[in-house]
Amino acid sequence: MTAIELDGVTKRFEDVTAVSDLSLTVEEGEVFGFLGPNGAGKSTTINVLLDFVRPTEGSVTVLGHDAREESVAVRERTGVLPEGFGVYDRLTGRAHVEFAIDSKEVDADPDDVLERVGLADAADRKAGGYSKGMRQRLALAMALVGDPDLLVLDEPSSGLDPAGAKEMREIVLSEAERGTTVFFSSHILEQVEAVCDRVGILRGGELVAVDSIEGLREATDADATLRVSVGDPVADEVLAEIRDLAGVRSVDRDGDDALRVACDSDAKTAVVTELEERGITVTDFTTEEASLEDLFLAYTEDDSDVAVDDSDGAENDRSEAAESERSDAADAEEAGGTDDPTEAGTADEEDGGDDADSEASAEDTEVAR
Ligand SMILES: Nc1ncnc2c1ncn2[C@@H]1O[C@H](COP(=O)(O)OP(=O)(O)OP(=O)(O)O)[C@@H](O)[C@H]1O
Repeated sequence: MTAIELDGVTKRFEDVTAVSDLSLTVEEGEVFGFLGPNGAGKSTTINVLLDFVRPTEGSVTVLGHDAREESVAVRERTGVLPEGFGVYDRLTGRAHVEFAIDSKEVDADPDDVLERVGLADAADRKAGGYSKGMRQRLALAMALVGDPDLLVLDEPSSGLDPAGAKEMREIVLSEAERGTTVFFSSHILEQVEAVCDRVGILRGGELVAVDSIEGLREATDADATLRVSVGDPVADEVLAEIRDLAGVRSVDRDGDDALRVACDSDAKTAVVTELEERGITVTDFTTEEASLEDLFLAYTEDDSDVAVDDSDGAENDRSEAAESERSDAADAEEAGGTDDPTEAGTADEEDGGDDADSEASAEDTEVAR
């Protein structure tokens, strides 16, 4: 069965298209990484899945439920680690998890959950004294309460040092081994590479690629970065000739005795032959696999920091609109919005209406969380 199905989803905020005609399927049990530069539309997509934001067009099914009509059922089976989660400094780790247990109205042992994220020994300490990594793991523990079938993690490793990021990765992997579907957004590329079965890359609100890391490598033909060791200095004009060969994308010196040539696989021989014909002794050459970073850039370069603007001068309008929504959200929070960032109940639309008010209310809750 599919865990997530987005079909033709578009989300416009006034004159900004945050997500455009997005169709995507994530299978049950998959660990799916959602990649994209800032402003690509990752959080908006996550918010659409959880019905915090209503799509302008398209349909969304999560765990077999319509995300909009059956959002309560979706949330009951989904654990969420929101971006920028903040702990309650004066509450212990255990109290946080107990809070999540009460909110979700499930029967769970807080110590078991804390054990799963490696916080059993810190259960009685106040979360205000936790490190950043511990706070993130505590947020994850709250998301894990009730053994959700789907985990949605928005930038789970943001701000963590390598050791913290590794811990997070290991927890995600062990949850995936239990059969949980994991959907997480990140721009920490290594994080995605280490844990994901497949990744989707968003750019300007559009999905530009969905594949395994291996598949992406093959599709971009980015696996042929050739490092050529040379016995003689290479003159600028020879470099220019190499650069002009068919299938060669770039040539750079790597110190005095080597070149790095980004090229299609079948151009490698031509590069070496050309160098030898120019009297350069090739002492060695190796092909380096493209890093995920190279792949990411191959799909997203030339991207700007904002989503697609639908009108001239829209960026200012967008900023103002976002600002205004954010202050609305702050008002909503003051007026008694949910305190539990993992508890999605207040975004629920009792009447299921799609009028402007209910849409604004759902979005306010999204920003407020
Ligand atoms: N409530 C809102 N009102 C107006 N514009 C919004 C709102 N939410 C998002 N946007 C715009 O939609 C676009 C996509 O934003 P989104 O937060 O989904 O991107 P992202 O990929 O999650 O970025 P980041 O990695 O920086 O979190 C951006 O241009 C953003 O400014």
